Amino acid sequence: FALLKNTRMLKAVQKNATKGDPESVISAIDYYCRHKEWAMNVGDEKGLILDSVLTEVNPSTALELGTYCGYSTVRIARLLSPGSKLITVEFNPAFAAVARQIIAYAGLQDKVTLVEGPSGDLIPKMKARFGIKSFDFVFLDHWKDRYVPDTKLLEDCGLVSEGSVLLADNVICPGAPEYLKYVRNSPRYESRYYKSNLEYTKVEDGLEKSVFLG
Ligand SMILES: O=C(NC/C=C/[C@H]1O[C@@H](n2cnc(C(F)(F)F)c2)[C@H](O)[C@@H]1O)c1cc([N+](=O)[O-])cc(O)c1O
Ligand SMILES: [Mg+2]
Repeated sequence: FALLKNTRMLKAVQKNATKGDPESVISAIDYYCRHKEWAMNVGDEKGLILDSVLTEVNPSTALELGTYCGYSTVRIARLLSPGSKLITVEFNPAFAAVARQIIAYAGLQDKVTLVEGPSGDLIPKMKARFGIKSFDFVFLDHWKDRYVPDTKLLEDCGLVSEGSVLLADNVICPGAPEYLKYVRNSPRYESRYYKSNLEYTKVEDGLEKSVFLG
């Protein structure tokens, strides 16, 4: 049952990682998921691509859809410049509870705001609630059938502006075919596919990076 798995993952972090050291939290989770129990973290291989895109964008405001246990939240937050903020959205309160503890264990709680609820309700409230002008970087890793509606919602709410970068996980496996069609056919995006592998496996997967042209 997924929640118990997340609790076992948290225990593995508390046992094997060093408090306040994000790198050790990342490797503790990767070790656990590779050798003990697979889990749907972006993982170490696609994680390196996430790191490189993040370093290139150097966002002052970032959004993550799909916190899960906080693995990619830690990967993103550890690379943010001082004063930059990451908002991460999680639908499942039990997953959110574990993620909060993993983010805190990494010592990154001051850079991260974890918001619980459905993206459809929360995205329209982002400007008012967090004083966000627009997001420089968005990591999509939640339910794959929500990638297109939530991208359209971000556009409609003025939460993406010229130069904003969307990075989507799992565009091949499990797959987000409608999303690929949307960003690749739209004149408002410059899209590029980064070929990789599904976390902790040899199955192909990849990340799609799409720059909003305004
Ligand atoms: O299904 C996958 N991911 C779905 C991820 C779902 C996660 O996103 C949360 N969420 C839902 N809505 C929101 C928001 F933000 F809208 F509120 C957040 C869900 O509660 C869950 O924690 C997946 C599956 C595989 N796989 O190999 O099967 C591999 C992967 O990397 C995956 O990401
Ligand atoms: Mg994923």
